Amino acid sequence: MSSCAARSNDALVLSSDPIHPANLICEFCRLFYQNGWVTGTGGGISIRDDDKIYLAPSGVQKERMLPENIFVMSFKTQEYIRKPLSLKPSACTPLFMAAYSKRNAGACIHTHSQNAVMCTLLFDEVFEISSIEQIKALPRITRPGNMWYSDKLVIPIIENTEREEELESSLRVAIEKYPSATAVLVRRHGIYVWGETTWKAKIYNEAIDYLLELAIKMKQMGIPTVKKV
Ligand SMILES: CSCCC(=O)C(=O)COP(=O)(O)O
Ligand SMILES: [Zn+2]
Repeated sequence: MSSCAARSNDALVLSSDPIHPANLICEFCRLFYQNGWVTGTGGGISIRDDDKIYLAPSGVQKERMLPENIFVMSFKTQEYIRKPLSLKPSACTPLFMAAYSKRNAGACIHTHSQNAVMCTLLFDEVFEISSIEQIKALPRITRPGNMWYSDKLVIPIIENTEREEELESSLRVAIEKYPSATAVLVRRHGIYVWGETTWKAKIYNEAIDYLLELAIKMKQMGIPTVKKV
């Protein structure tokens, strides 16, 4: 598609359907902003609908985004089929693409949650927690169904880089090394969380952030995050 046609493809993002991906991205970013997850332009969310990948613009106040600001890329050709004028696509795009291609995700969320950042300072190679009821909201990935209360949740931690795009290779390595993970933490930066659908990605992100916050409090109290059986 010519860049001129890509610019004017408004029908791809303008819809009265509240669960259209372009509308959901804007709604979720407002919700995430209230939780302190995407403040100061950091973080965001991408949604995949079959061949269409919906992406937010880079460096904008994510809570003020409008559907007309959303980029659309073809998953097959990796070319933009909608490019808003005078905006750049999110720098997280290669990382979102890794979740789509390596895990067949339906959506991927990136937050700068302080709980995520703190946990990367308190844990070394991986974040671990077990025997907490909220773990049951998370999937097993390598087997059908969700985790049990007493299962151990393990989230790999990768090192931060100067530019968001440069995280792609280590994120891909972590996804391969930890096939049961539905998230990757980035040291001193935040977290990427994905799921088979937009709703599952949202639930996983909420459950994981709850567990990250709890783990910080447990560490402060000297309580081990993994219970001895
Ligand atoms: C203060 S935000 C720095 C860039 C970043 O980490 C991020 O998640 C935002 O990237 P985007 O290109 O989507 O604005
Ligand atoms: Zn970031």
